[in-house]
Amino acid sequence: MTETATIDQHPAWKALLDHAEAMRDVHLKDLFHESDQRYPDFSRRAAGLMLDLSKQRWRRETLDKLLALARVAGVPKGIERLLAGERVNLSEDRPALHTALRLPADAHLNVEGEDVVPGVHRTLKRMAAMVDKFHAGQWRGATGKAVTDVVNLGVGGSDLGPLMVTHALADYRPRDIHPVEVHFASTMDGSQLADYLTRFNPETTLFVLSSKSFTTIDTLSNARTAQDWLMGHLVNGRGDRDLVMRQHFIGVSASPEKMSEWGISDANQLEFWEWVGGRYSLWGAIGLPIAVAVGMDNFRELLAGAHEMDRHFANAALEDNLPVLLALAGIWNVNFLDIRAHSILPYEGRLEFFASYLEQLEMESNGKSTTNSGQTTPYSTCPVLWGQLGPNAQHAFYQLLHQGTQPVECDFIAPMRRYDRIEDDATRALLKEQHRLTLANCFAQSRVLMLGDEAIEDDGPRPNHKHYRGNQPSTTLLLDRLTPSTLGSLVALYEHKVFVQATIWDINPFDQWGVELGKKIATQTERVLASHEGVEALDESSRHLIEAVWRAEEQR
Ligand SMILES: O=P(O)(O)OC[C@H]1O[C@H](O)[C@H](O)[C@@H](O)[C@@H]1O
Repeated sequence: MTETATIDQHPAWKALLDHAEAMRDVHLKDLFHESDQRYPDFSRRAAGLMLDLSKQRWRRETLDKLLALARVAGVPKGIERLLAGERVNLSEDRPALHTALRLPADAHLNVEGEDVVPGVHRTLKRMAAMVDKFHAGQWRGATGKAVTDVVNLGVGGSDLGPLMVTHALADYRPRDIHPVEVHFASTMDGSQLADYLTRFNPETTLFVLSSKSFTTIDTLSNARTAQDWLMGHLVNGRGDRDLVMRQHFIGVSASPEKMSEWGISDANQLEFWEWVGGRYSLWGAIGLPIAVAVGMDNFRELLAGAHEMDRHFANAALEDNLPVLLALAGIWNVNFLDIRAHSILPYEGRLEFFASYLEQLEMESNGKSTTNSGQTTPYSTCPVLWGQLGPNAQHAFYQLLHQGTQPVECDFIAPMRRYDRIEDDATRALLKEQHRLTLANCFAQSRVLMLGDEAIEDDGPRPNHKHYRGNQPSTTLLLDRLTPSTLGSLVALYEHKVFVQATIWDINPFDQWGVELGKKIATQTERVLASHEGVEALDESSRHLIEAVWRAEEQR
């Protein structure tokens, strides 16, 4: 390839286009008739996860061609460079070292002359000390009462990861500790926060200000309201402002200066590094709410599970490498079968926020159209990704999956075992039955998506409106159980999948310049809204919307 040629110019890409043409009329159901080795050919296990890609619309030959593409696109070298801490984030000229956050304490990783592991473990120790204090009932508010509610104020990567994991591991809350509830407020309109402020006791509420940059207006405006609420209730002669700041605020950021400026005391600052991307940051100090909710031991298990996936990613051959295979299935669907929508469907209530989490991880990372050398990508990149708990989605948008006009790729995710720990026999039996029902639905849906009408034998002829075309590809991911460790490997699996796809598409998954312009314009628009000046310079639609708001304000 010449310097400027994009990957679609490579013979490996062209071979896939020809192959896709030959596959165009092949229905998924026929692929299963071609071989009785399809499941062993297309399923792999690693780190407590079982990945079944046999319901993808591909053949062994397809996978071989995709693996060839991965090789010419430099995936093996890319993996090495990522894990070694090289500057893979080109536009910001820095490494992307989320994997360093889950290295064991006795590991070493020299990044530009410095071993980063000791710093990572110093932070984990400081987190552990904070968590111990909460769980012992020794973290006291300004009036001396033990803290009972910890509210994370953050957005994007400083919210979605901790929120998703805290929810997913709700069964792992330690017993016999001073009870501390963890809550999340992200919305800039203050709705979530306002709800907490009406219900919580300021004397026993602590806020964690989570923001890598410590400049995000959403978080800072929530923080200001929270601070004002605390000061209003706690500083009327009964204490002083410094005490409230010390006992009711923790800061987590890559900018200690900004935390100090805001008033976070040094002892309550947890720092992380510029080389940890926001949406990849739940593994370090941004994970503090997780550790408060489930305890430090479980948090360390989460890291260990992710690390196991990192080792698999580093060492497994490409054809057995789960993140690589998952990425290649996505590339095949987007670039060669023209399937540009991807649904994430967990069959496990505790994974309620998993789809939202992946929406940021995948679309903010790979929603790009400029290659690393500055060209416009002549091919599609990240598909539109959305999802919801599978069983609920069955009653909502599955209609489109089965009979709509959009081709969609689906990821079904479920634990094989559930509810083993329920003590009461009768309740356990019933809940296990519910779990079986859920798995049956999960497997039934992927079968119908694949086979269409044929999923039901001897069902007789059907009118068109009852016809299921099938032929929609899906991936099934089974976890042994949903534990801190398997959750860690699941998340790391998707992180690495995103990296592999980015490497093939030759885009940078670690920046997000596309969100900057909106922020700037919002600042200007806020000025117009507040000052009533400059509206005439805006477009007609925006002008009328703003004027409608002003009129509504006048009518109050
Ligand atoms: O952690 P912060 O610096 O507050 O950033 C929070 C979020 O906001 C930004 O706009 C980015 O799009 C996200 O990637 C980031 O996670």
